Amino acid sequence: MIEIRNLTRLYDGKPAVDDVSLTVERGQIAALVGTSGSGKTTLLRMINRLVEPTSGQVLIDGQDTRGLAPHLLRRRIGYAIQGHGLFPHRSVAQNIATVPRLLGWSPDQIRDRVDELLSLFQMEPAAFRDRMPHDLSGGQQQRVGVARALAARPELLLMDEPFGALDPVIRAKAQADLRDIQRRLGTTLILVTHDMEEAVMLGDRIAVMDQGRLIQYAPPTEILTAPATPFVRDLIGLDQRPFHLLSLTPAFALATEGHATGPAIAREATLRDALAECLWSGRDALPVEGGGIITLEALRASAAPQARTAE
Ligand SMILES: Nc1ncnc2c1ncn2[C@@H]1O[C@H](COP(=O)(O)OP(=O)(O)OP(=O)(O)O)[C@@H](O)[C@H]1O
Repeated sequence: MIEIRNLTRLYDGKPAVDDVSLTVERGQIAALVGTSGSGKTTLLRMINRLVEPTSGQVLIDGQDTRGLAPHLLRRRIGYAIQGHGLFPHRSVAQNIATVPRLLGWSPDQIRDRVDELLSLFQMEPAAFRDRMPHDLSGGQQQRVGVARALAARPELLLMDEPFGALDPVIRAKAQADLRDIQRRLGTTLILVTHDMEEAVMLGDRIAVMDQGRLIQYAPPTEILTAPATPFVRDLIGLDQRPFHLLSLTPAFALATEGHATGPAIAREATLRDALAECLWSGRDALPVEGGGIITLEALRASAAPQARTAE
């Protein structure tokens, strides 16, 4: 569990981060969102002490990070940034092995871990181990960057706009893979993003920042349906709200008894995908793979839960 208590960082007497407190439970994902310059990166970097706090505390499983040497702290915390930051003259395997080597793992342990992570990220170890970063696509480099951050099984992973440079198709795949891997490994993850869609898709909770202050910290559904301030509402974008809500739920969760014709939608597709399919194919209901149907009426209710409550 990560506890951030009254964390403040001043630059030239002005707060970049202003008295922020929040807790991230073990195995959960917190997504930090906010306008440019709102203090997201500074907050993230205070957690692994790449930036020293002016005041306040960070506790990891109850341990105050001020009592630890910063370089030792950083070996316990994975860190992945936009543009991946791979060492250009080291192979994929050497890049991934960076922290395990610092920690004195044996060559066998390191090789096994590198291969395990490459497989986890769907990169055939024999084909990728010895490649150099410049011989990889942007998406592959990004995956190696995240694999490197996870190599020493950190209890905490910090990510700063990790998918910012990827095109939309690869980005969606990278997000889904990350979610899957994070769930499997049980890693606690704090992620900075500009993209509300990404925050909604990945975050168990979303932290909204403005001018260094934490404005709201809540699960995505609450951020979307009960924004704490007009700033939060504007950040979500009113026109996007129903679609964000629909993208939170998999198709099978809304499946009911009934009959529908035409191609079925995958169980793990989102309700947003289901709505798109209804509109595109002109159907009022879709079969769901494995059983049940989704109706356009149910999709409407899910897209605007407060409208339903108001009735
Ligand atoms: N090293 C520094 N020296 C002086 N001011 C800084 C420094 N680092 C950050 N700041 C200031 O602190 C504020 C918060 O910056 P930060 O990078 O944390 O914001 P951000 O929300 O991550 O922004 P972005 O989304 O644009 O990356 C900004 O006003 C920035 O100019």
